[in-house]
Amino acid sequence: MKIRIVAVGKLKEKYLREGVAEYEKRLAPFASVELLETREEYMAENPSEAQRQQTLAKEGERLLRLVPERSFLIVLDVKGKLLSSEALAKELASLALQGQSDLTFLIGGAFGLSPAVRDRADLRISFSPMTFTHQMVRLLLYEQIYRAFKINRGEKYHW
Ligand SMILES: C[S@@+](CC[C@H](N)C(=O)[O-])C[C@H]1O[C@@H](n2cnc3c(N)ncnc32)[C@H](O)[C@@H]1O
Repeated sequence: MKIRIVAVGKLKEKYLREGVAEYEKRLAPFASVELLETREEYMAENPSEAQRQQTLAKEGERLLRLVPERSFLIVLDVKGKLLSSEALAKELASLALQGQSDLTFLIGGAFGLSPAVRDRADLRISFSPMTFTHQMVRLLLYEQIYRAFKINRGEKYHW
């Protein structure tokens, strides 16, 4: 299965870059994971609601351009469906069984997700009702994808 992660901006912290690099390496035998980064939109310091929505819409358009039409899109959303790691693993296995060979995960930017991104989503998932930085979510996502493969293969790792 081809897996793509679409996200805003480059990882700024070294510890996050190292974490992601480690999980990319671990995932390599199971799946090809492509990371596509868009540039971060500038947001005024105290934006009006209209400015915020406009910036989010622009960011959303840029992100969605990187998602092929045929790709099953899973959007990371604080207000999405709360899934256990086992449930995510099951979802990935079920998509593979259905012949869905292209999967995209999308992480919003610092200010969240545009309505267009939420509308395009085939599934919106939440890691927790708590909000994390979009940069941290990237590392969590790599780890959860890796965990899902280990669960589906019945291999040791998932305690
Ligand atoms: C700083 S958060 C945006 C917060 C914004 N107030 C919102 O509610 O969308 C940046 C991005 O990280 C991801 N994110 C943050 N916390 C998350 C969580 N608990 N579960 C899933 N995704 C999360 C989402 O993609 C979100 O758009």
